[in-house]
Amino acid sequence: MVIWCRRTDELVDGPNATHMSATVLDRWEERLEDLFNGRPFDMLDAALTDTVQKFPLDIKPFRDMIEGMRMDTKKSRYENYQELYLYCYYVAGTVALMTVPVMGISPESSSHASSIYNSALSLGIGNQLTNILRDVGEDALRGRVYLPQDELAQYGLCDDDVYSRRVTDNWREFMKGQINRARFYFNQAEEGASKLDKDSRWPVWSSLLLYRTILDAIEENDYDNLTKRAYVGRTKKLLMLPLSYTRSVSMPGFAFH
Ligand SMILES: CC(C)=CCC/C(C)=C/CC/C(C)=C/CC/C(C)=C/COP(=O)(O)OP(=O)(O)O
Repeated sequence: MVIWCRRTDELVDGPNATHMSATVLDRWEERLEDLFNGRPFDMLDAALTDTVQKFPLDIKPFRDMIEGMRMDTKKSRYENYQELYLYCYYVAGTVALMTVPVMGISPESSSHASSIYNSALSLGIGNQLTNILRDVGEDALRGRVYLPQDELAQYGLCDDDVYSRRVTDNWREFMKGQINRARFYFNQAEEGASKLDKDSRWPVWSSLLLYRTILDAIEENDYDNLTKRAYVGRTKKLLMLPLSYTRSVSMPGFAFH
C-alpha cells in the first residue's frame, strides 16, 4: 500500500544533460531506499512501491543498476572482458533479475530457481553485448569504447582503429569473436525462457530471438559496425513473432534448431 508521495521531475538534470551527475545518482539511490520502505517520492516511485509490495523483488539489482550508471560516468574504457561483464551486469543483467519475480516461474518447472535466474542474467548480458556491438561507431563519436582493450590488442587493434572507422580483416576477425560471445549468452538464456510462467514466455522468446538477429545483421553488413548501424526490418521482426510463439509453447528439451 502506498503511504505518501509528492511531485514528479526531481531527477531531471536539465534538458541537455547527457550524463547523470553524481548528485542525481545519489538522490536516486536515496529515493530507491525510500520507495522500498513504502515512502515513494512521486507518482513514478509510487508505481514501483506498489510493485515491490506485490512481488518478491530484491533491492540489490536496483542498487546495482545505479552503480552501473555511476560507473558509466567515470569510465569509458574496459581493460578486459571481466570489467566489461561487470558493466553489462550492472546496466542490463540487473534488469533481468528485476523482471523474473514479476514474470514468475512456471509451477510445472522442475528447475531450481537459481538456474532460471542464471538464464535471465544471460539474456541481460547477451542483450547488452549485442547493443554494444551494434553501437560501436555511435559510442566512439562520444569518446566511448565498450570493448575489451586486451582483446582488441590481440588482433593488433586499438582505440585509433575504432576512431578511424576502417573495417579491416583484423576488425572482422575481432568482431567474429565478440559476436560468438554474445550468441553464447543467448543460447544460455533459452533454457530458462521456457521455464517462465506461461504468459511471460512469448514476450521473452520474442525479445531473445529479435535481439539475436541484430548479430546476424552485423554479419550481413560485413562487420561494419563502425559506419553502419545494424538494423532489423519490420517485416523480419513480424515474421519472428510466430516463431517465438512456437518456441514459447514447446516444452523445454524439445529439439528445435
Ligand atoms: C530468460 C529468462 C529466464 C528471463 C528473461 C529476463 C529478461 C527479461 C532479460 C532481459 C533484460 C533486459 C531487457 C536488459 C536490457 C537490455 C538492453 C541492452 C537494453 C537496451 O536498452 P537501450 O540502450 O535503451 O536500447 P536501444 O539502444 O536499442 O535504444
